[in-house]
Amino acid sequence: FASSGFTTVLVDSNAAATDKALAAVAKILDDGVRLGKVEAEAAEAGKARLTVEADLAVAAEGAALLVETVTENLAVKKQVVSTAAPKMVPGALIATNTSALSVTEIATAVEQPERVVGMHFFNPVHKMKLVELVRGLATSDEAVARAREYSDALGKTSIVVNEAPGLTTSRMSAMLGNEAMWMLQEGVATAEDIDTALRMGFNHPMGPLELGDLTGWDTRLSVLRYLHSTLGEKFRPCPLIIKMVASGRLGRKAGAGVYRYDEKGQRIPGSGLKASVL
Ligand SMILES: NC(=O)c1ccc[n+]([C@@H]2O[C@H](COP(=O)([O-])OP(=O)(O)OC[C@H]3O[C@@H](n4cnc5c(N)ncnc54)[C@H](O)[C@@H]3O)[C@@H](O)[C@H]2O)c1
Repeated sequence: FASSGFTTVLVDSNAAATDKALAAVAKILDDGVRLGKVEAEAAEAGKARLTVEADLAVAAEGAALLVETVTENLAVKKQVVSTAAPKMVPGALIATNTSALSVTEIATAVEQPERVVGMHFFNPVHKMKLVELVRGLATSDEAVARAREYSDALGKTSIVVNEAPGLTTSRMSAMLGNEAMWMLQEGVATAEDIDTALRMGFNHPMGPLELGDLTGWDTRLSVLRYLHSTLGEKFRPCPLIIKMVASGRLGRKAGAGVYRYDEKGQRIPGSGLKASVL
């Protein structure tokens, strides 16, 4: 937001988090200058538009937009939007970056639920072009249109999703990752070849198994369990994922997932799980 011309205030209950965020944003802009992608002057102007405020009620005073991106917990999110909403300009837009919680439920915490909309960004945010705009039961057409204008101003491409488990992206990604694990479990192909199939055949930047190692199979499993409980049988988690999580093979962060990684975090060639050892 700051590098797109908006006066932006970061709020976090943990001061270390905002310090880290400011440093991360500065590094992204400085790297942009070094790579010739950002003008030095624009980078400095972007940094100058970004400030920190510890008190949410103070930061929200007179604001036109809130992008709530606190911990994925309904009670915490409701508390944050209900604190900010009364301080903002009349008719201000309240957006939530939630990946899986209900926009409809979050909206119940404010007086005008029609101005609450989901704006689901993707990591790393400065590179990823997509924003899923999520329409809750009460969300007005105007709120969706305004969220789209903000997305456009950030140079993003937005899509509109009616609130549904996993939206479009997490639902599709969960299905792909689960199916890849079924294929691995059945011995259809090696882990390396399943990943190569998706990278070379579909131009995916990463295969579903290496992506699962990056995301963490514990996270993957909890998403699948949620989708299974809400959308039904087609999302039943593959037993191999359950086995891997139970044995601590969570992915890169654990040094081993479908693949094994050395102390530097580099994948060990040929280390993909073999059907013969499943
Ligand atoms: N991590 C991702 O890749 C990703 C991608 C898209 C969307 N999201 C969504 O973004 C949100 C945040 O995700 P995350 O991974 O950064 O979570 P996180 O739990 O790692 O970080 C959330 C931050 O919120 C702060 N916080 C908690 N309670 C607060 C409060 N009451 N007031 C102010 N700050 C508070 C915490 O100090 C922390 O810095 C979630 O809703 C998540 O679903 C995350």
